[in-house]
Amino acid sequence: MAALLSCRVVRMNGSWWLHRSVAVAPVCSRGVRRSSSSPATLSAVQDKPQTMKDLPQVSLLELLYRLIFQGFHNRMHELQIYEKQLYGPIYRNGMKSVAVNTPKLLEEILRHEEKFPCRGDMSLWKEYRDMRGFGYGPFTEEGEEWYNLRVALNKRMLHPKDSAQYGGVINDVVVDFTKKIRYLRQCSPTGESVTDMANELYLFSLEGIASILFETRLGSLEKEIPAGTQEFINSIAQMFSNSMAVMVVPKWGRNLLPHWRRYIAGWEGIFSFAKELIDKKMEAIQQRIDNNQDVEGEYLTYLLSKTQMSTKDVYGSIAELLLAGVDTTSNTLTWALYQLSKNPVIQDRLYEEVSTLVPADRNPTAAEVTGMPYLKAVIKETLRMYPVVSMNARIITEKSVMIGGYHFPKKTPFFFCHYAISHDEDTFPDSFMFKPERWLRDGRVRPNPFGSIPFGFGVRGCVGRRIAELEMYLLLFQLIRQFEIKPDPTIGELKSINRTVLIPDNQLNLHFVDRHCKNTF
Ligand code: HEM
Repeated sequence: MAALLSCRVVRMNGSWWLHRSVAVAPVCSRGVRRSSSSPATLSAVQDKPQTMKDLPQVSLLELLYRLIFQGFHNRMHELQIYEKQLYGPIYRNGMKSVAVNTPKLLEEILRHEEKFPCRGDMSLWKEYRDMRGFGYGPFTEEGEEWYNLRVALNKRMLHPKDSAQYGGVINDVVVDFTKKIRYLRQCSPTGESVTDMANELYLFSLEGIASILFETRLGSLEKEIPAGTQEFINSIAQMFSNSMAVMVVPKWGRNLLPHWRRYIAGWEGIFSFAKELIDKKMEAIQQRIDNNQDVEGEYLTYLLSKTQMSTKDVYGSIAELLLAGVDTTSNTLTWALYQLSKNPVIQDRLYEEVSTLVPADRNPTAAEVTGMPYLKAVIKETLRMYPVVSMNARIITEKSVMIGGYHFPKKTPFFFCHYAISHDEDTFPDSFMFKPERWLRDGRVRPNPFGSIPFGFGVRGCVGRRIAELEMYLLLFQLIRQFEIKPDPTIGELKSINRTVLIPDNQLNLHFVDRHCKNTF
């Protein structure tokens, strides 16, 4: 209870906020409107049992006001902190869900995790698959079908030992990326600067995940990106950018506005790209079988030849893996480079580690990078400050639960405010400061593990986690070994905005000063 009443001033994004958990009017730079419903009081919290009705509640109108008039529509992650100040650690959020924003409450809910965890309604994604007869992937599937799918998809991907086998493939992509960075900086007026790093890292992530999933290179890091690859990139953007409108417009209005048509065209582009590559792989496998040759290969070959998955399910799953594996990894790398460029002392310490633990004349192995404590701490801290997936959800379907002293019936949707949780000042003092040291196992007290779970939790957690980590470690290793990375003085502070994942509100340009490492390929 003492924790619920804690109160102090914290600095956030340049403004001072009064950080209190219960029943307070916050002081902040945005002119807060008080909620019409009153937050939980101390006596109410003590009078048990309490139900959902006793929780502070945001009305739909208040939510819309905040999104539209207070400008939170693309800063939903900041809204989590704003509402935490208004309503405390647990409240009804105007979207029929119960929002929680402390590590302790998050842990309480996740301890009730079921055999087939449910994140919520994915009917909008399902609709396209149903229209075209494609199977559901890991995001869209539910229940026992989802479980069986994950059993197949997890193999060769989820375990660190499995992902280590992709070290060579990812290193090849990393080498091409560093070559491209060298080329781009040479073309720049100063001979050192590279503009729009987020775009370059997007192409890196796409090439990396595609080379694992399809066992082939797409050419995204070439000077001229192949037309099909560019169309695929555009299709992802089109699908995401029309999603919000499609969600709010009722079905009868779909033909009146252009969004539904564009949304479906986006999915068409994504699936036809994946389908073409999968079909090619199936032909190659068939040829080998016809010639009595062994069928060997990595991920896609394994799914097609060693599992019971039907072709339509492979289409569904590969398309979703591809989608999930690009924006997440690329944006995390963008934030990591941004923070390293602004924090030379941290960058020096990282350089010290990467330049001493692996001989300069060769690439690191997967085992070597995953054994580097500071490199791992840099990524962990990046994901804490910028959890690319800043919100998540669970519905406990089978039983009623007690959370934070409140009783909830089964099927209650819980909304996880991961951004607010990983900026919880009790768990992460100076939470808006980049401090990789927090994560070192050097005798200091480690933060509550539920304070930052950027890859989610349990059996429904991120299937690509190990691959993503490996990609990020290998790329950061190589960039920091070869270059001192400095900020572009013309670019100011970058803030995060929410476009399904957390992205920078402005272009990131960086200077890459050559360290003249022996191994520049
Ligand atoms: C920095 C990189 C990444 C982050 C931070 C991230 C984060 C997440 C999170 C938070 C979830 C939800 C987990 C939950 O509900 O408990 C998730 C699910 C998922 N991720 Fe990732 N992810 C990343 C990279 C990737 C990559 C590279 C792939 C593909 C290889 C991938 C594939 C998936 C899939 C398929 C799911 C759905 C799993 C399911 O519902 O069973 N992710 N990810």
